[in-house]
This record gives sequence, C-alpha cells and structure tokens, in this order.
Amino acid sequence: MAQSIIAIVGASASGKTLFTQTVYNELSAELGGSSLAVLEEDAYYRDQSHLPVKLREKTNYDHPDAFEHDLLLSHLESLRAGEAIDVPIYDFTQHNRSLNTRRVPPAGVVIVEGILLLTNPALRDFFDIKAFIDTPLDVCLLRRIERDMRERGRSFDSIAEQYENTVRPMYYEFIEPCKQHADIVVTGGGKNRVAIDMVKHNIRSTLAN
Ligand SMILES: Nc1ncnc2c1ncn2[C@@H]1O[C@H](COP(=O)(O)OP(=O)(O)O)[C@@H](O)[C@H]1O
Ligand SMILES: Nc1ccn([C@@H]2O[C@H](COP(=O)(O)O)[C@@H](O)[C@H]2O)c(=O)n1
Repeated sequence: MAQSIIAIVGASASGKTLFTQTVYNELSAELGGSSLAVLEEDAYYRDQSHLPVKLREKTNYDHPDAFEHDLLLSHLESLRAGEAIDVPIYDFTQHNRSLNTRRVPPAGVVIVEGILLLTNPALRDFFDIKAFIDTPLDVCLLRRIERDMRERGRSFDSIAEQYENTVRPMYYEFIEPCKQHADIVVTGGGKNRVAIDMVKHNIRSTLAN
C-alpha cells in the first residue's frame, strides 16, 4: 500500500526525470526496488490511434486536455490501496501509446513526474508532497533541443515550431501558475543534491513508520 505519493513537476526538460531517477536509483539500491515506484505523466497522453501520424503531430501536447488524468488518478488510487496497475507505454516517435503496458506492483512510496500534474484539482489533492523543478526556460529549451533530437526523433525545425506555438505559451498559461501549489521549489534542475537528499530523507522516514 502506498503510504506517500510525491509529485515532481516543472517545465519540459527542467530536470524532472533526472531528479526522480536519481532519487529512485539511490534509494532502490539502499532499500530494495519494491519500496518505491515511479510513474510518468507522459505515459497518460491520450491514445491517438484513430488519427494519422501527420495529424497527431498537430496535437497540443502541453495542454491539460492532452492527458488522460482520470486514468492516472484511478491508477494512483489502486496503488494507494495496495493493488498493481498496468501503465500505458508512450511512444514519442509515433505520438501515441504503444500496444504494450508495464505492470507496476504496489510500493510504499510512489513518485509521479510530469508537466501538468498540478493543473488537475483531484490529482493535486491526492499528492502528499508536491515539488516544482524551477529551471529557467532558456535552459530548458537548450536541453529539450538536445534531448528531443537524440531521444525523441525530432528535427530542430519541428522543435522550434512546437516551442513557439504551444510549449512556451502553455508553460506560462498552465505550468508556471502551478508553482503556487508546490510545497518545495527546486532550483538547479535534476542535480540539486540538497533537494534530492531532502526527498530521500522524507521517503526513508515514511517507509520506517
Ligand atoms: N542540472 C542539470 N545540469 C545539466 N543537465 C541537466 C540538469 N538537469 C537535467 N539535465 C539534462 O537535461 C535534459 C532534460 O532533463 P530531463 O530530466 O529529461 O527533463 P524533464 O524530465 O523535466 O523533461 C536531460 O538530458 C538531463 O540529463
Ligand atoms: N507526442 C508528443 C508528446 C509530448 N511531447 C512533449 O513532451 C513534453 C513533456 O514531456 P517532458 O518529458 O519533456 O516533460 C511536452 O512539453 C510536449 O510538448 C511531444 O513533443 N510529443
């Protein structure tokens, strides 16, 4: 049964994944893998199988409606109740869910990371701790260009166009205002050692009780 569910939010390429994976890798080595589970909001992008790839490219992936937040909430409720879940696997190259899912067994602490988790009031209320990774947008953009060309099959031109049309405006409309809901605001992206150690300390205390 999940005793604590932690949200790590912030702009795209702000360092959410690096922060979360660092906490997960270091604590799993110490406590054993079954104590902790990680979920990505990206896995809950809506299924777009009904659309041709050319049209999927036009979806606004930085608007809350792009996500199936109800499914994420029901999965978190299951983990809270000690039940395993089957998480969709997202394929960025196809802008769609793949046919496979990933089984996540119940864990004592669950970390969820994503850009728009705190825009949904029901989800927001569900989290025990909310951390906002606060990285300047120009730094995020440089990291996103590098990562999306390397890992997500994007061209420079497509990244630039998407950034101007949706990523940047949606950040100011939806993501940045969520900072007010955060318990902790983390500077330094995914490498803030003090913040990583604070979250690890909190997780250890939760699991010890
Ligand atoms: N503090 C940091 N210093 C240098 N590179 C970083 C830092 N934080 C994150 N990165 C790098 O920036 C890129 C985007 O980070 P990532 O954690 O994937 O962002 P997000 O999950 O928020 O989209 C990755 O290549 C990651 O290794
Ligand atoms: N098909 C898609 C789906 C999402 N994106 C972008 O991903 C960003 C969120 O993921 P991070 O790991 O970067 O937080 C978001 O800004 C979307 O624009 C995409 O490009 N294509």
